[in-house]
Amino acid sequence: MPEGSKMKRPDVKVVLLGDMNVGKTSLLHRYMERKFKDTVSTVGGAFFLKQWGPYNISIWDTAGREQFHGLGSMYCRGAAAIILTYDVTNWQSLAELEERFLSLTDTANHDCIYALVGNKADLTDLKAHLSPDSESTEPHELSACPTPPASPASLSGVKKQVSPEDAVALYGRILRNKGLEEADSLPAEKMCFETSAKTGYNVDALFEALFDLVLPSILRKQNENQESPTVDLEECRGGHSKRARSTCC
Ligand SMILES: Nc1nc2c(ncn2[C@@H]2O[C@H](COP(=O)(O)OP(=O)(O)OP(=O)(O)O)[C@@H](O)[C@H]2O)c(=O)[nH]1
Ligand SMILES: [Mg+2]
Repeated sequence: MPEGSKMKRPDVKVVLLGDMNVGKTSLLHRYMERKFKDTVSTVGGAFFLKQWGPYNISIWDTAGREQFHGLGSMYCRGAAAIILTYDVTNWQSLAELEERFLSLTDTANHDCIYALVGNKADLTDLKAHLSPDSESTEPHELSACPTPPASPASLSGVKKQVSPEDAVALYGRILRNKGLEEADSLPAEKMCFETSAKTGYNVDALFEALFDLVLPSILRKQNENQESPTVDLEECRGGHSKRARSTCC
């Protein structure tokens, strides 16, 4: 838990969802602590608080294990953004998002933003494998190498099972599931990411893009909170004229 988190009140909530082992906890560690470290499978859920300019953003890590499935919709309640995470080397982890996790997001805000994140890209893509953020990648690996290095897939022996096009197609189905028009929603190219918690590839870009996109949600919530002690009596009676201030109705 970050320092000071007990005192600060979150302005907005972002939730990570996805199957076990896809790297949700590792993505959060990478972003919050700037490292890739050993994880244990998450039990229940945990949250981190991120200061973003003047705002406090709570980022919730959830358990992907089936036994905790029932908790998912509780964690999604009131979320302004949900990061649906899969593993690019595991097709089933993408399928699970649609089959098991999407229904949990019905408790999120009506204007919730959805991002689709394919993690472990370092195992299949050279640019993610050699991300400049990587702690494991020494600078000389690139410069001293006379021929281009072998692709990560051939190094790791792991095949990419999910293409960016598969993710874009799922993003379209998510919008339809939510009754949203593609034309009125954030475009798939902006909301589908491939990341590596291991090397740091695209991790900051993911979280920071989302934080920018949830700002309107924060401002709306703040407006609602300011307006909540007032009741428009004229409106209650169907009138249109001046606002009346009242604490009871
Ligand atoms: N190569 C590689 N391994 C990763 C990456 N992210 C996570 N892992 C590994 O994948 C395993 C699972 O990572 P976690 O972050 O614990 O996965 P999780 O989604 O939080 O899993 P649950 O808590 O069980 O839902 C660990 O062994 C990580 O080291 C990544 O970007 N690249
Ligand atoms: Mg976890």
